[in-house]
Amino acid sequence: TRWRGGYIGAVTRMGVRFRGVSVTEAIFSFKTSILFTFYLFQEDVYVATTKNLIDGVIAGYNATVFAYGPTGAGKTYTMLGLDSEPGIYIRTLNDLFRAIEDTTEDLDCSVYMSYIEIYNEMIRDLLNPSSGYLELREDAKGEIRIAGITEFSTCNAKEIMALLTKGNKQRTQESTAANKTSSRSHAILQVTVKQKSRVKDINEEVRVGKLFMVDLAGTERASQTQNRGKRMKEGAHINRSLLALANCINALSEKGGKGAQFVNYRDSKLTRLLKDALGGNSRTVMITHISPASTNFEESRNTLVYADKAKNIRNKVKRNLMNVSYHLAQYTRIIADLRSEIDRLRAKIDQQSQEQQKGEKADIPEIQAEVQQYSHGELALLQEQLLSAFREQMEIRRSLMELENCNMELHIDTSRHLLTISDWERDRARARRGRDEVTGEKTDRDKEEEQGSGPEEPQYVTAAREEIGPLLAEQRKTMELKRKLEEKLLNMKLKSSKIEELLSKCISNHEQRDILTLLCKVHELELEKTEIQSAVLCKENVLRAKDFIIQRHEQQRTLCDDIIHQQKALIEDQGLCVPEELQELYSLYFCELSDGSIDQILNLHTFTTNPRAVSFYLISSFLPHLPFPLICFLNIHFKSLGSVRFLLFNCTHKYGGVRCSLYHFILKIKRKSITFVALRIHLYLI
Ligand SMILES: Nc1ncnc2c1ncn2[C@@H]1O[C@H](COP(=O)(O)OP(=O)(O)OP(=O)(O)O)[C@@H](O)[C@H]1O
Repeated sequence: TRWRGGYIGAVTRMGVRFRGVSVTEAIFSFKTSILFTFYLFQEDVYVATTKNLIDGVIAGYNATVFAYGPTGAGKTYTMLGLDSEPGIYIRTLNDLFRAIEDTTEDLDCSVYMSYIEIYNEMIRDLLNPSSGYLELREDAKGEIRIAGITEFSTCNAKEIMALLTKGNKQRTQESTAANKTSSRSHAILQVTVKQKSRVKDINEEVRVGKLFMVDLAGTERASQTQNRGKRMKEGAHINRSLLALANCINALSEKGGKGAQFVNYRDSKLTRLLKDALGGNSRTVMITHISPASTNFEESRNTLVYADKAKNIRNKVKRNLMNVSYHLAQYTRIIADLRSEIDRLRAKIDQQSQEQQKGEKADIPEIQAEVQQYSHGELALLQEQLLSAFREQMEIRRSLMELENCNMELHIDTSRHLLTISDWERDRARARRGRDEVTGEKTDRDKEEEQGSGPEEPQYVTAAREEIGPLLAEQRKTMELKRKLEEKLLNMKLKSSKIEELLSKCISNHEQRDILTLLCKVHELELEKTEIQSAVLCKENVLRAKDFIIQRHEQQRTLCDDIIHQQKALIEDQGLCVPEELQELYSLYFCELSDGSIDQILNLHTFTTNPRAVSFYLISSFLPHLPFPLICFLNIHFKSLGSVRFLLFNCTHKYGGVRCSLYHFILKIKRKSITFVALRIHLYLI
C-alpha cells in the first residue's frame, strides 16, 4: 500500500513568483496526488483523504492520517476545523460510529479512544492531564506503547466528541507572529475499534483496527515566527522532531530502491510512536499543507519534496486478526495431560478410601486425633487456591498453544520468503546457463552477475530478504516467551502439589476425598471441553478441505464450460454433423445450466456457514425456483439461538402456504465458553 496524500494550499489565486517559479508551477512539478485549494470545503478534503479508510479500520486494518506542513498553513484547520466547518477528526468519528451501527455481522464491538500531545519531547495525556508526563515502552512484541495512558471506552459518537472537545482544550497553543493560534505540540488522536464474535468458540475472531489522526506542529523559522525564549525552545523541539520524521520519510522512500536503508525511528518520540504508520502495518494518508506566500516559498518547496518522497513509501498492511486456530496435536497434548492428572487423582481417592476403611476399624480417639483443628473458612480457602492454581495452569496451557501457533505462522512466513529468494536465484542461474550454452562462453553480463553487480534484484526479492531478519527475531522472541511460560507452568504444578500435600496434613481422609473428587470433576469437565473443541476443529478442517476441493472443481468447471461453448460455436459455424450421443449430452448439459440446479447445490454448500445468508437464500432464490419435489437436509452450526430464530421465523413466515416444515434439534451446551446450536432443517416442497 502506497501512502496516499493531498496537498492543500491557496494556489488558485496565486501569481506570486519566486526565483522565476510560481508556487503553482512548483506544486505541479511534483507528481500531485490530489490538489486541494483554500476554497475547498472540509467535507471534500475529508472524502478525498480519509473517508475510505474507515471500512478498513472496521475490518481490522490500521490507518493513519496526518497533517504536515509549515506553521500557519492550516493543519489544525484541516484536522480539527471550526464548529461551523468541522475537520477530519469529527467527520471520521461520526462516520466510524455510523459504519459500526450499520454492520450486520454478529460481533461485539467496542471503541477506545486516547488523545495525547508531544510537547517539548514529553508526552501528555490530553484526556487526563493530571497523570503528568508519560513514558514510551516497548512490549514483548516490539510494539510501542504509552505507559499509563487513559483509554476511554465509548459506545456512542456524542460521548467521544465530548472527550475530544475536552482534550482540545488541554492542547498547548500560543500566539506567534506566524499564527495567532499556533499549535506548540504534535497531537495524536488514537481510536481503536475492537470487535469479537458474540459466541466464544475456537473460531472466535478478534479484529482490532487502529486509527491514528495526527495534527503535527508546523516547521518554523525563528525569523518568521519571531519567537524568543520559551517559544523558541518549543520551536527547536518541534523542528527537531519534524527533522526526525523527514529523515524517516527519506530513508523509507529510498528503501524501495537500491539497498536497504536504515530507518532511525528512535530519534524522536513522534517517530517512535508513528513507526507503524510510517513504514509498517498501516494505511497512511499524509495531507501536506503549504502556504501561498512568496516569503514561504522555500518552506513550501521543502514540504513538497518530502510529500513527494513519502509517496514512494510502501507499507505492508495486514489485517489484525487474531484467529484462534488451535492445532489438533496441541489439543491432544492437553487432553493427555488432563487424563494423566485425572488418573493420578483417582488413584489418590482410592488410596484415601482404603485408608478410611482401615481408620473405621481403628479406635475413635485415633480418628479424632487425625482430624486437625482446621476451620471451615481455611479449608475453603485452600480448596479455592487449589482450583485457581488449576485454572491458571489451563490458561498457561492455552497461551502456550497460541504461542506455538504464532511460531508456526512465523516459520511459514520465513519459509515462504526463503522460497521466493531461492526461486529467483534459480531462475537467474538458469538464464545464465542458457546464455552460456548459446554463446559458449561467459558474457560480460554473466561476469557482472557473478561479481554481484548483475541485473538489479526485483523489489519483491529484496523485500523478502529484508523480511527474513525480523521474522527470525520474532521467532526467537516467541521461543523465549514459550520457555518462560513452560517454566511458569512447571511452577504452578509444583504449587498445586504443595497445596495438596498441605491439605493431606491438615484435614481428615474424608474431607480430602471430597476435595480430590471435586478436583477430579473439574479436570474431567475441562477434558470434556477440550475434546469438544478438538472435535469441532477436526470437523472445521474437513469442511475447509472440502471447500477447497469444491473451489478447485468450480474453477475446472468454468474452464470446461468455456471449452464446451467455444466448441459448440465452432461446430455450428462450420456446420459439422454431431453424433446423436454427443447431441444428447449437449442437451443434458444445457438443461442443467438453464435450471441452475448445480449452482444451487454449490450455493447451498457455501451458505451453510452463515445463517442469515441461508435464510435469505432460502427465501429469495432457492424455494421459488425448485423444479421438483425436494427434501433437503441442512445441518448447520449456528453461533447463537438468535440466528436460528431468525431463520425459522423468516422461512415459516414467508412460506406459510407452501408445505415447508422445519424440524430443528437445538443442542445447546453452555459450559463456560462453549455455546453451539445445531439445527436440522427438513424442507418438503411439493
Ligand atoms: N482553508 C481554510 N479556510 C479558512 N481558514 C483557514 C483555512 N486554513 C487555515 N485557516 C485559518 O488560518 C489560521 C492558521 O491555521 P492553523 O492554525 O490551522 O495552522 P497550522 O498549520 O495548524 O499552524 P501551526 O503549525 O502553527 O499550528 C487559522 O486561523 C485557521 O482558521
